[in-house]
Amino acid sequence: MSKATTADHHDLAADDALRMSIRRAVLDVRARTPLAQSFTNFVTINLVANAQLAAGGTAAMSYLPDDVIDIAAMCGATYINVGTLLPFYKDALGEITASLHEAGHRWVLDPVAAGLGATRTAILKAMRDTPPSLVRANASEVIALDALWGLSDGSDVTDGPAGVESTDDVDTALGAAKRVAKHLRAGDPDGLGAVAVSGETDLVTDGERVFRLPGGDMMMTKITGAGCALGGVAATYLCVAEPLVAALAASLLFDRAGERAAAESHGPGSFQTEFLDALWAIDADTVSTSTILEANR
Ligand SMILES: Nc1ncnc2c1ncn2[C@@H]1O[C@H](COP(=O)(O)OP(=O)(O)O)[C@@H](O)[C@H]1O
Ligand SMILES: Cc1ncsc1CCOP(=O)(O)O
Ligand SMILES: [Mg+2]
Repeated sequence: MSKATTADHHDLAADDALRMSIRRAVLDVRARTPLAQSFTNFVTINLVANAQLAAGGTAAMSYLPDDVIDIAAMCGATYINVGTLLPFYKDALGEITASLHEAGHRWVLDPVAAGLGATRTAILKAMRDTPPSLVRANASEVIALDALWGLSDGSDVTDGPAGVESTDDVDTALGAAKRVAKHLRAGDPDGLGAVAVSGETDLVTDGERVFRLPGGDMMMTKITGAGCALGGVAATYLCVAEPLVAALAASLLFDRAGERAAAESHGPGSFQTEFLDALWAIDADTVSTSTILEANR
């Protein structure tokens, strides 16, 4: 549980509109099989696609700007993940994100290893003024993105990037997450946006409201790609729901699936298999009745 006590939070009421929207999103994805395309790293690309299918969506993985831009015209959302970089990424991602933003096409960013290396920093900086509507990242990545986009007030103390894993806990990223979410909303066609910070207790915010989602399992950190796949599934939900709902639905689905997989598995190999089965099996009621602790305002 995060450092914030439950005295500072309330669990969303059973009939809260947000819970109903989360349930609707899970049902709609299972019913409509929406396409969210992905420009993502080649370490975890297969798990991203399989997680999107297990959640009820469908997948298309692409890298060439004209192909990504063409597909954007016929898919519900786009996922961009900067985990592995290739020489053409600088030009390709600048062209793609400018085109998506211009078209008002919602996209999700997973800024994997944000702050690590000059090339990744340049690529992420270039996204500042054509931002996504949803950022999914771990705490260190959110803090780094906040700083390299020039939003930070310098108050967040961080251990700095340490590769793809976080060295900061989620609560340390609260200020950064709220500032990034407000920045995303300023760039969204409908003024909507959200940041999903993953960790032992996930944090999701639209810049105003702050939600903490206890649960999941530490075994999710022992397979590569759980975070990447969470970003991909968030894009799947973004096809049918606004960014805050998509961020909550994906984070809650993953937490429930991680718990179920941990109970059924005996190591990372069987965990990943059980995790995909759980993403497939977990129903809308299980997701929407999860504990959702909202920070009192
Ligand atoms: N210690 C933990 N306990 C429970 N769930 C966790 C823990 N750490 C991460 N998770 C879950 O694992 C998934 C991946 O999160 P994370 O490992 O933070 O992403 P990344 O791989 O991008 O760093 C998320 O669904 C998150 O909620
Ligand atoms: C190991 C690695 N290296 C570049 S991308 C990647 C996968 C990161 O996946 P996740 O952020 O989901 O742990
Ligand atoms: Mg990651």
